[in-house]
Amino acid sequence: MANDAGRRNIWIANPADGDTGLRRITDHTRDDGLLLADLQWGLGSAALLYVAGSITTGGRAPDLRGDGEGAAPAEIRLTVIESGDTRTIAAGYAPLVSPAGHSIAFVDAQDLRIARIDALHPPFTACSVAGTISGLSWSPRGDKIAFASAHDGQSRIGVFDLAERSLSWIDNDGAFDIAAAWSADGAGVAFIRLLEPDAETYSGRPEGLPWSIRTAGVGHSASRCIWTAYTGPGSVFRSFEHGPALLWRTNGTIIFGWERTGWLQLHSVDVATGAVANLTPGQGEIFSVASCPDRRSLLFSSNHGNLDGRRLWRLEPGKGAPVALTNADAVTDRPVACRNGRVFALQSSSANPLRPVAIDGDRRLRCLASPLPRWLADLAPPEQLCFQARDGTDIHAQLYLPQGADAAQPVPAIVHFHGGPARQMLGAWHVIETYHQQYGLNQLLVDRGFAVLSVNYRGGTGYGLSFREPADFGLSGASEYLDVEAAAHFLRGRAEVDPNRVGAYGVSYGGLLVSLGLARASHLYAAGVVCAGVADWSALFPEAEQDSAPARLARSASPVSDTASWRSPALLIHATDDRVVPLQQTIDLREALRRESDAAIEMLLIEREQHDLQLASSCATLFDAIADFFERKLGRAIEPVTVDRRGADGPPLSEMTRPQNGTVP
Ligand SMILES: CSCC[C@H](NC=O)C(=O)N[C@@H](CO)C(=O)O
Repeated sequence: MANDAGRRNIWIANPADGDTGLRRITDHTRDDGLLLADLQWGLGSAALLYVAGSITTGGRAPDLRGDGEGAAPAEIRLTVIESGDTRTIAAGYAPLVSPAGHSIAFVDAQDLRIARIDALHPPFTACSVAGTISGLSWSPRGDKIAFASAHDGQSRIGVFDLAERSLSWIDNDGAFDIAAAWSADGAGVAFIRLLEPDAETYSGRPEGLPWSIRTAGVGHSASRCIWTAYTGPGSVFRSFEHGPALLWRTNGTIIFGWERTGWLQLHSVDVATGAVANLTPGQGEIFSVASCPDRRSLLFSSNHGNLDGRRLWRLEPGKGAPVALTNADAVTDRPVACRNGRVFALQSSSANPLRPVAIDGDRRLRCLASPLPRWLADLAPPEQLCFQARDGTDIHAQLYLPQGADAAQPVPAIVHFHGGPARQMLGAWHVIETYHQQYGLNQLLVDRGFAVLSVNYRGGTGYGLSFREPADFGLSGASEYLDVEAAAHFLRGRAEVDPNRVGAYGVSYGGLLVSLGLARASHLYAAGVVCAGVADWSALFPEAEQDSAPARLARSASPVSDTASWRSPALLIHATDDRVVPLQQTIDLREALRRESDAAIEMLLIEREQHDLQLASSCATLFDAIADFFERKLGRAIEPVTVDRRGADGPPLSEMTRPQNGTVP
């Protein structure tokens, strides 16, 4: 799937189709926010199945273009490759093609649905459940489907029998059971049991009630525990960024990810004996996992050997160490294995955007995408570096310098903070669309003459458990502010950078960090752009708990508690239909600044857009607004800001500039 200026389409790479072997098989010609997902082969390899549209699960569909049509609700489509004919199979999402390839199981609200791909029979509802359905898994013979249903703070594993048209449940004892996986012979189901919900806490959770792996015989509601995590590191379950949580192998072992060593690494447990082995020891963590069709070997991406990279490996447990399929200098991720042993993946570099590659049995790698425009080769190559926060934490970052930047001509600089926070920016185009966009924006800013420092602050992935789950983090104390401070000090120490012209921008969790920097250290940050940022963590607490100690701590860790010392100009941006970080966060921040600060604040509302911008035109608005703001605020030498926390009477607040396509709240 490729997004070309908002036109998302499906392409097929087939060397028989001519030199590039690329053919577009869908015909979406508008920047209309139509999302595509869950691409799978169907009818052998004669057709492709995918989800088109937005999953709204009961809410209203986004109305991105304001034409009242609303974004298309998610539906499952089938496109015949030869003819390009496309038909809608049914409304729904999360399709999974059966092992024989003629049926799909999928979800529609709280229904598990089944459809024949050859449309010989209309779709039918296998069962309706009270909970949210996830993790569909076909039995190897395609006669049963296992899934998780989460409801009322619990989750349990259901097994639907297609022949009997009956649904049975595996006892969950009030726990949170997820990630069903079948044995190779279809006689058993394995699953993960959590003793507390797998929810993002935004406060660091280095350990908890130990999770476990259990198995149940088909037709039996009882299950048995085959492995339990130790207390301490690894006691909290951590999923991979991409791929199944459990892989039950033909040799009677189950492969899973565990952080016992402080790194998310592949382990195997023997179902019969409970014996456990670490398959990927050493410094590094796993990001994507994919099973090979033989159900013996598997593919994975990790940053072993280069914590700031992504490499592809093949592993056959019991047959020696993992074999590297790609080299360390490119970024390769999201592997897929084919029956003929060929491997496909996505690869990018600092110049080349994400593209599909084929890796043959002899590890020869071929790019499957069209040749790229030559100007991409001129993009600024990153300098991968590390600096320390004042508590001694090592912070990895990429520094991009514009041509000509040197001590004789120091340039303005911008710090970029990613979102998540459990993410990792790399010195290349990113595999996640939001960060692919932000990498592009960083290169645009370098092209406009700014140095850019993209910071992998604590709370992010790639650098181990203790880095991702630090003490006093987020709403429990904002320890990540130490990295905000350190980033500015690092840049101010670089001869190529003008220390009085350091700015920052960030989206979502990254927006929170920018606000912390501007509120607490306007003497370090001369300007900032806060996009869809959190401003007041205490809003996450119900009214009745607003005076509780945790809520008070959350508020003290929030930017709104330090707006009196916010001096530097800022641009606040928010999508008006943001369903992840409410627009109210930015409105409340604006009000607090209006009351307590004399900083010049501008606002831009991006009408009808979502948290992660879906229209290319919205991205262009965002990019232009950010680049324009920094050129206006940092493009010229400015006097340094003194640290004055008394909130001196300053000039009247600048009027909010009329946003390009938004309204002033
Ligand atoms: C309460 S902060 C929420 C931030 C949000 N996290 C998860 O959805 C976030 O950063 N979202 C994107 C960035 O747009 C992400 O990377 O997950």
